[in-house]
Amino acid sequence: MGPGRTTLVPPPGAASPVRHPEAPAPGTLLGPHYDQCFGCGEGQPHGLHLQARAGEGVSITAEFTVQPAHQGAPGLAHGGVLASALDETLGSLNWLLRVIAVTGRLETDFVRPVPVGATLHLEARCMGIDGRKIYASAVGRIDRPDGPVAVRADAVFIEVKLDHFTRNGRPEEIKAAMADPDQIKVARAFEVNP
Ligand SMILES: CCCCC/C=C\C/C=C\C/C=C\C/C=C\CCCC(=O)SCCNC(=O)CCNC(=O)[C@H](O)C(C)(C)COP(=O)(O)OP(=O)(O)OC[C@H]1O[C@@H](n2cnc3c(N)ncnc32)[C@H](O)[C@@H]1OP(=O)(O)O
Repeated sequence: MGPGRTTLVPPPGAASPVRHPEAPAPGTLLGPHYDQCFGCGEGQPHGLHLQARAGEGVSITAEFTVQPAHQGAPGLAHGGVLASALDETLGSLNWLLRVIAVTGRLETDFVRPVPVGATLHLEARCMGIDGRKIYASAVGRIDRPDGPVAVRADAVFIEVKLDHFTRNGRPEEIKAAMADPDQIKVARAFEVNP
């Protein structure tokens, strides 16, 4: 049993998630965490351009409209793209916890096919925290916040420091990111202020 087989349910004794006192107010559009991000980057022509908003407590809502570039079968979204949209929405919980965490494990249920042109209304919630492990779940509904459920996911994110990116990313993109004042602002927001 490696870490990949870890349960996706918070263990007994996991802490309840706490919204950071400086988290963006409910309803705030979060904006991209990285301009070139496949999930949310505005400068990423191949991306999902997913827009996430802070919800109540430690929750996020997000929308993503399936484009022709996202097809798996004729007129239908690719499952990996839908998993990406769930991953991005879950990852956006970072903003409310003010913790940097990367996806360790993501399990997706595909419940209904999602046509091109449909807007997926996503909602993610943090379910518990155990040390560096952040447990979270998400759901995506078709065309309306109360529309039919198309996808669900359960995930474990693992807390990392900022140097996870600077140590592992390709140097040219890291250099460009560190020269971008907007990116520095995002990184600052996540610096640990004890
Ligand atoms: C200058 C540029 C700055 C740019 C960024 C700035 C700020 C960004 C901040 C926020 C962003 C906001 C929103 C983000 C939105 C969406 C992002 C989408 C998210 C992604 O798309 S992100 C990409 C995919 N993701 C990866 O690329 C991870 C690759 N991977 C690794 O980098 C390592 O694998 C790592 C770090 C995960 C762990 O490595 P490690 O050595 O640090 O930790 P270790 O192994 O000690 O585990 C510690 C405890 O976690 C448990 N654990 C470990 N791995 C597990 C697993 N897979 N499943 C379940 N549990 C697991 C262990 O069981 C142990 O648990 P226990 O403590 O109980 O024993």
